[in-house]
Formats: sequence, C-alpha cells, structure tokens
Amino acid sequence: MESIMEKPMMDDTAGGGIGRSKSDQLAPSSKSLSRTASAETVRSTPNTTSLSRKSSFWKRSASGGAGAGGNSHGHSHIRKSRSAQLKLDLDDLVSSGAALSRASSASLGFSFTFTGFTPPPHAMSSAELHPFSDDENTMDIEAGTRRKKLATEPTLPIYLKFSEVKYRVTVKGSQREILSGISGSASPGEVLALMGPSGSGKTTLLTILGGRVAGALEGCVSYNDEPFSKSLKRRIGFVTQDDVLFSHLTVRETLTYAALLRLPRTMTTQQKEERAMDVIYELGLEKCQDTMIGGSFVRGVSGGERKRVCIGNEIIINPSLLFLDEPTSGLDSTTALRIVHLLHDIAEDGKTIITTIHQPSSRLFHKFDKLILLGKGSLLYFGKASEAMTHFQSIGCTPLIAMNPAEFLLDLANGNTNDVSVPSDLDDKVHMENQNLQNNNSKNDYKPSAQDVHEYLVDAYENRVAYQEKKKLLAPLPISDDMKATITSSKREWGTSWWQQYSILFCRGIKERRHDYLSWMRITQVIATSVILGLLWWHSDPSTPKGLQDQAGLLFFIAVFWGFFPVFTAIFTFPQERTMLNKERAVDMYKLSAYFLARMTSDLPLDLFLPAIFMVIVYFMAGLKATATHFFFSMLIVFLSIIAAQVRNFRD
Ligand SMILES: Nc1ncnc2c1ncn2[C@@H]1O[C@H](COP(=O)(O)OP(=O)(O)OP(=O)(O)O)[C@@H](O)[C@H]1O
Repeated sequence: MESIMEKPMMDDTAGGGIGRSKSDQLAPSSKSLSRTASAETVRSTPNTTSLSRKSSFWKRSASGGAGAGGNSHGHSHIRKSRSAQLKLDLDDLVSSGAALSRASSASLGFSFTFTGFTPPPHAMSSAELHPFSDDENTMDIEAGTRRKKLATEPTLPIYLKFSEVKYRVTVKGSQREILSGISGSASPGEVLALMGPSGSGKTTLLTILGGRVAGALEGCVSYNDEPFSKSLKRRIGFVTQDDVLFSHLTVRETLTYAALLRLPRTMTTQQKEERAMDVIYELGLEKCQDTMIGGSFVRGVSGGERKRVCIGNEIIINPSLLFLDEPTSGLDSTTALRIVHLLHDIAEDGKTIITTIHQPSSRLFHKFDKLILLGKGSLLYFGKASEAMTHFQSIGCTPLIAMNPAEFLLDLANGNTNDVSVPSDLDDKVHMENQNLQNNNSKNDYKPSAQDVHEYLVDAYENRVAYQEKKKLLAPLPISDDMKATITSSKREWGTSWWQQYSILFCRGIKERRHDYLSWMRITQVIATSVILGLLWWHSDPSTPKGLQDQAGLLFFIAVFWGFFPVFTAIFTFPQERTMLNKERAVDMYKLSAYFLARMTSDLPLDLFLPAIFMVIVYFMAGLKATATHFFFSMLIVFLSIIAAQVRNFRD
C-alpha cells in the first residue's frame, strides 16, 4: 500500500469511447463532465490511511443542501474536486481501467449532487484543485458539528478472485444447480456490484465469496491467491440482508458494544469507545446516536440510518473485505445513493467491497466500478460497470427507448426483449425454429422466448468476454509473498477474553431488556392480574379444610402461571436470538458459553422482578400466611422455570 504515488489520469482514449457512448445514450449532460474528470491530474498522498475521509456524500450533500454560497459552497466544490482527484494507484498494478472507471463514476456522481450544479473545472480556483491535507477539519453542515476522521490502522489489501464457481443444492432428492460457473475478481479500492433478477443467485454467490457456504461447492475462490481460512474471518465484514440489531439499544450503544466485543484486546476500552464514536461520525449518525434502533413495536431510527448502523457494525473492525447483501433495498434513491457513496469512501481506504444490488437507479448504477450480471445462476456479464452497455450493444441488444441501464440489464437478464432491439442472430434462430410450424407468418411475428434470450446472452458472454477476463484472473498479484502469507497467519490477538466477553454481554443484556421488563405496560399488566387474583381469593380462610384447599389451588395457579411464563417468552424470543448468534458468529463453545451465561444472568434480575411484585400483592390480598419460606419457595419455582427455559433454548 505504500506504493501509492502520483499518477497521471488516463485520458479518455482507453475507455473514453465507452464512456462517451454510455453518456450519449444515458445522460448526455454528464458527458463533458465525465471527460473533464478523466482528464484531470490525479494526485495522491503517500499512504492509504491518509486517503480516508476525502469526501463523504453526507458532507457533500449537506454542503450543497445548505447551498448558501460563501464558504460552505466553496467547501462543497473543494470536496468534490478532491474526491475526483485522489485515486489509489492499485489499479495501475492490476487493471489499468479501474482508475478511469472510478474517476468516471465519481464525476458522473457529481453531476447529480443535491445542488444540481457542478462547476466546470476551469471555474475552480487553483486552491480548490489541490488535494487537501489529511488533517483537514471537515464540517458536517447537516449535523452542525465538526466531522471527526476515522483513524484506522492500515488494512491488508485483499484481492478476491473466483473462477468457475458452481453451487448445487439437493431439493427433494434431486440436484439443482444454483450457480453454474461464475468467474470474476475484485481488487482493493473497488466496489463490485452483483446484479440480477430475483432468484438469480446473487445472495448465494455473495455468501460463497464471504466464506459462509460449505458443501457442494465447485470452483476456486481465493483471497490474495490463498484459499479461505479461519484467520481470514477477522478481515471480513458481512452485512446481511435482514438487519439483525437489538431494538432497544441506541445507535451509540449498538456500535460501542460491537467495538468492545470485536476489537482486539490490545486496544483499551477507551480506544474502542472512541472508535465507535468515530464510526458514528464517519457514517453521519451523530444526530441519531442516542435514538433507539427500534423494531416492530418500538419506533426507532429510519431505514437508511438502520442500514448505516449495520454497515458501521462491520466497518468498526476495519475489515479488508466488506460484503453487503442489498444494502439499499427498501430505501429511496437518494438515501441509496448516500449508502453507495459511503461504500466508495470505504473502498478508497484500500478495502475491497462486494455488494448485491436489486434495482439501482441510473445514478447508482454508474457508481460501481465492476459489475456481475447474473441470470438464472449463469454469468451474463462481468467487467467494468461502465462497459456493460457497450458489451450488450456489441452483441446487438440496445434499448429502443431512453431507459435506466440497470432496468435494461435486468430486463435482458429476465429474458424480456420489450423495448430492446433483438440481435439478428437470435432473430434468425427463432425464425428458423418457428418456420416449420407456421409457414405463412412473417418474421416479425416471432419473439424470442426468455430461455432463448438467456442462452444467447450466456453464449455471447462466453464467446466474446469470458476468455479475456479469465486471462486477467491468472495474472500475478501486485503484492509480495510475505503479504500473501499474512492472510493465513493464525495469530489470535483478536477479540476479547472470555470474562470480558461475558461482562460486556451481561451489560448489553441488561440494557437491551430493561425497557422490556421495566415498561409501565408490563408492570401494569402484572399488577392488574395480581389484583384480580387477589380479589378472587380475597382473604381466604385457611382454618377450614375448604379454605385450605382454596389456598392450595392459588399456590398451584401461581406456580403454573410463573412456571410457564418464561417458557413461552423463551420460545418466542429464540428465533431472534438464533439469528443474532449467527450474526455474531458465536459458533464455538468459547463464545457460546459466554453468550449463554451472560444471557441467563442478565435476564434473571428482570425475570424475577415482576413475579416478586405479583406475589407480594396476591399474598397480601388473598390473606395467605405469607411467610418468608412461602415466598422463597415460590420464587425458587420461578427461578427454576427460567433456567429450564433458557437451557432448552440453547440446547435447540
Ligand atoms: N439451500 C437452498 N435450497 C434450495 N434452494 C436454494 C437454496 N439456496 C438458494 N436456493 C435457490 O437458489 C436461487 C437463488 O437464490 P438467491 O437467494 O441467491 O437469489 P437472489 O438473486 O439473491 O434473490 P433475491 O434478489 O430475491 O434475494 C433461488 O431460486 C433460491 O430459491
């Protein structure tokens, strides 16, 4: 990573034609901007970490949103130009086109900022065109606070390569191929997008690349030319599609506990807490840092903020490889764009980012460096995102109306050729096939089926692009053998001790459930139930055999009621706990035992609190001879039921 140097930006001769044709087709106004950004000289600072926080969409949009000219306006331009200029030199070593693609996407992005205004480069002062020093204090106008820079230690650059990845599952005794021979790569500093229709295999490919799938897997996935190993896990962040977060923790608590649990023991608690705060500022979450995450029953942060917390949970460990499963799904296009800008900022620190994406807007589409287009588990395209349209044009598929490129590609991947020119080869093939059936129909009456289109696209990619891309995969990596070996080093200085894990999880458990158990609604419910029971058994007289029977009945009721209550609660909360266990990778006995004990002990005080209120009221109203022994045994029953419920849970 030290090899970052000054590098003149390529002019548009290499990819310019592509850039132009794409711009011509999709966004004529962005054409000149794309070219001028490409022509700019790229300057860079001497190390990777200093490239961080160059720009952030939150900053940019906030500046633009403020729009008030003067200083803030100026700053906005400065940041824009800076982001366009600063580039890693890694692409020089691996693929010469990545810088162009990044610059091109960055410049395209600027033409769509909130301001809706992008100054031509000649309108910027020379000071604006100079890259900023790393210790620049940036102002987050949206939050009205100074943005703190995330100071992270340099990460090991990881080059991900995968070739001929096939994955099968057994469904009702028969084999089903989910992925059939997918090849591709992603380098540090790049954002690779996996796109395709629903069910095309994006998530499956992502989980395979993230080392989370074992079993009927064929092909090769390598990380710096080494296979997946356990020690690699700590260098990987994985943001799942379903946000798994504790609903009653605040944003700050969530990220602080993640930092305390996952950062190396060599860091002090204070440093870990500071890292959590840095991530909060980095993600622009400072405004909502004390807001609860929220869930089905509790109103909390917004969808975009929630996604950012999930990303924060993973970037807090400063991973080299970051996988994200549909980080923008369910978000409006502006928020989605912010998330993708954030991914770019993260990638610019030398991290490799792979994300699935469902239906990106055209602005979003241009932000990706590389693209994989999947259709029914087959590869329809892998290469620079900026060249995808050119590839499909070259095989005869062109949109007939102005269309979002992502929509066009998804239509094709679905086999839908409405509003798309049908390639003559495919047209002829379909015509020939149908000729024998209905001789008198004209050629125009036949439309290729989805299967025909799919086969045509798979063959076209295989014949025209695949060979070149596979050759690139064989190229040696621009890193030393020592660096490659680092990836397999099994030194375990990561994580915290068992006792620390237990105490952190205990505190987190108490915090997470305090709202649940100490909520006024629950307390009122318990008081109401106990008052009803107290009235039913109002001052029952134990001196007669009938009264004694009555009291025995009440004790039986209490035992059953409080005995089963924790069992039901445990049954309903377990599915959520299980997802959390998976997410936090508590898969070995070491972590699992800490998790289990912390959960049990943090639950107990709260689980016993409500029965205690209940029993005091019932005993008093029913006139039971409430002795300490009675009370002790009743609480013991409750305690044992809770333990039984928890043990049952974790045994499952
Ligand atoms: N373990 C499995 N058993 C059976 N079928 C599976 C399994 N895993 C994946 N599939 C199937 O493989 C296909 C691809 O699934 P995957 O989740 O990767 O798709 P996707 O492209 O991510 O879809 P979406 O965009 O809807 O999330 C789907 O048809 C899915 O039903």
